[in-house]
Amino acid sequence: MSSKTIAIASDHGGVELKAQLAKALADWGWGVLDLGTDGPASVDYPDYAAKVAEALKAGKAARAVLLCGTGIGISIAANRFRHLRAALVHDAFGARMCRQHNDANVLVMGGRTIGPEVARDCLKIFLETEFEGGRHAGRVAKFSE
Ligand SMILES: O=C[C@H](O)[C@H](O)[C@H](O)COP(=O)(O)O
Repeated sequence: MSSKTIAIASDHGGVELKAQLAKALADWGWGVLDLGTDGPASVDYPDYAAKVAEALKAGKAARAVLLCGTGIGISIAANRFRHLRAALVHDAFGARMCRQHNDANVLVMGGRTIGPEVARDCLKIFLETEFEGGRHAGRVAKFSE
């Protein structure tokens, strides 16, 4: 597994935030696997959730970031893949809890609903917070039953 690489992808609704977060990841020393989209042209967010699912399955990245306009559609799409635990996050508390309690491996945010500074904070917390295990481990295991 590329433990120092983070995959990132978005539709057109998240493409500006994607560029900002990709830069933050690089500034923090992470490898960045940018799976698109690359511009403002309208695309379909399920295709980008699928790209991230494939990259994580292949071990090309440790975790991932997905963005669309609200984060809603792409998180629904991502959670269709059994190996993804995608958490739609709006604030630092959610970013921390999705790691500590849910062992989320995909951080999802909305390019039209969150500012870049808050999104950067969420991303940093997501990357630096460990899963607590314990009582949460059995619950997370039930996702796969
Ligand atoms: O949940 C879906 C996302 O927010 C999409 O980014 C959004 O639906 C795209 O909308 P539009 O095609 O109007 O830009």
